[in-house]
Amino acid sequence: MNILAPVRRDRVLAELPQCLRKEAALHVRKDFHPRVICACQEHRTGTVGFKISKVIVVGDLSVGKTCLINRFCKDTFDKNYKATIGVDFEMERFEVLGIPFSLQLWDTAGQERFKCIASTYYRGAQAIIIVFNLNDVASLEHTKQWLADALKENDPSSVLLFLVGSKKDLSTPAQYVLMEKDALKVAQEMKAEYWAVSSLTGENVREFFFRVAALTFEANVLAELEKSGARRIGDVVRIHSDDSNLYLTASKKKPTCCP
Ligand SMILES: Nc1nc2c(ncn2[C@@H]2O[C@H](COP(=O)(O)OP(=O)(O)OP(=O)(O)O)[C@@H](O)[C@H]2O)c(=O)[nH]1
Ligand SMILES: [Mg+2]
Repeated sequence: MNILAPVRRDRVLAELPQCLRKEAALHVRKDFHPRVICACQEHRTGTVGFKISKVIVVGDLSVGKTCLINRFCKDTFDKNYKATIGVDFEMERFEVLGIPFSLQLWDTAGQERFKCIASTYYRGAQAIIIVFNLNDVASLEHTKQWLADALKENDPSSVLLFLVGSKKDLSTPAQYVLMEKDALKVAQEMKAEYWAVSSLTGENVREFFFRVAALTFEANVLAELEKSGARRIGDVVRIHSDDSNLYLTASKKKPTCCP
């Protein structure tokens, strides 16, 4: 018996949400990986339907991490700054391709004096969201350090990275274009998917979190399939062999000896 209440109707994903910019995307496929679609139809997703995936949100103080999470989870926006002390978290339930899937969003403190507490919660993340302020170039430069710190506690080869520019409502179109150029470069260097959002207006917030949920789900199912079936002769899962995967094909090509 399912004792959980049904997932909210606006958290149901039947299709793969698309990336914002093809130049800095984790992959550019139009749909979920065919193996994932097939596994979901046959309910062969292993523990994925029961698992809670951890996502950590890091970045400089006051870039808007808490507001971003609150806009998505509670549809609220607070114009007054209240620093996060240590960490906070929100749980968000989705249904992806008919399978229940939950994201635990860890909102960490950007203030230096709380960083020590916050970093103890970095471990075990499936996705890392690095936020910077689109109107503050220093916050973009600092994203590399935030990433380095977060990766110390996680496996860089399996974690999904997202670079998110916040407060888009405060940039003029011309300012935005300039900042986006730099941000795309940083995203490509760190192999992260780039997004630009505004928590004040809500622009791209829902689209962004749906993309995070979808890609985290997809990666989890592929990992489960690899664990359970990849070793069977004639049923080898080629997770990294898709040409539409920008970063993996660009720099992490598998040796040709792999079947
Ligand atoms: N105009 C505008 N202001 C924003 C936006 N997002 C956040 N802010 C404001 O920026 C300030 C900081 O936002 P927070 O979300 O608290 O920042 P934070 O990154 O969580 O900060 P720490 O918890 O200290 O790390 C607040 O005054 C927000 O109202 C946005 O999209 N647009
Ligand atoms: Mg905060």
